[in-house]
Amino acid sequence: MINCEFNKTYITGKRAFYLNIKTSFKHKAINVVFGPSGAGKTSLLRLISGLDKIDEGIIKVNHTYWENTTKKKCIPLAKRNIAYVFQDYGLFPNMTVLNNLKFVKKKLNQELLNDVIATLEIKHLLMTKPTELSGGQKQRVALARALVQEPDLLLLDEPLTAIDEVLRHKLQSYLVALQKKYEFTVIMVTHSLQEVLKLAHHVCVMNYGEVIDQGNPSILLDSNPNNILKGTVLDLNQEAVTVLIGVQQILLKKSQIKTSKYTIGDLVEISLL
Ligand SMILES: Nc1ncnc2c1ncn2[C@@H]1O[C@H](COP(=O)(O)OP(=O)(O)OP(=O)(O)O)[C@@H](O)[C@H]1O
Repeated sequence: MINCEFNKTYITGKRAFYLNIKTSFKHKAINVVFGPSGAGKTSLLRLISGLDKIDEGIIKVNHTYWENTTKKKCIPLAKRNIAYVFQDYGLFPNMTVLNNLKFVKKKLNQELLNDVIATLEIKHLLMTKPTELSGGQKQRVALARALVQEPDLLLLDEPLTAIDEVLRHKLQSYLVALQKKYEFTVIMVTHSLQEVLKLAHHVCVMNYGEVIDQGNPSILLDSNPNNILKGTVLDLNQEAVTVLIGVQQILLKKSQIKTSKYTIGDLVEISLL
């Protein structure tokens, strides 16, 4: 179990963004953080990883405090055994793909390495350097490198976005299978409702710097007044409205739009019921 209970304020110029987090994630499970753009999902991952520091509160992983501001306790990033797949991949540019994979750990689990190479379909790329790869290929290599590290915690920030739809569906299934076989604890950020429903054992719904709901992914479909998200109207006709939530276009019934008056381009409140 990973418990997070903390505050953080980010200041950019005259604007402040407040994160007020109270949530928990499941051990040896795929946890998904879902919510619209700007909700604070990436910031939450950065704070859990230790890349950014919380202002006040705790981050507790199983029975160990990674951070506890009252006890002035902070386990440094290097000692957290985390693998983090960033939106910009973070691969070493002058190493081959194979060396990128081998560099992360002294004693690689050969079975896992072979499994990951086959699963993510990167065998033909092993002698290539990251600069020669497409965005989707880089994303697969970054994911492979994170998996072979056998981290206690795997943090994935939209790891499948640059990958085309057919391969994305395949990789989603592979990720589920690999997680089940090797029992990783994953916290993954996504904009995609489809991804939550396909992958998540546990979901945290974020909006405006807070976790507004959490639990089994079915909460996104249940009758729950907290499941109000914001999105931009892209198109509308007499029965349906197409709304952009994050990068995900969703076709909704008019009854799911909770804002009374709106037109194309407006930000509206949406119920996912
Ligand atoms: N280091 C920082 N300094 C200043 N502001 C920051 C910093 N990191 C994040 N923020 C602010 O936090 C807010 C939330 O950003 P964040 O990237 O966490 O959202 P997100 O939900 O991941 O969005 P997206 O889905 O678009 O990636 C933004 O308004 C951003 O300006």
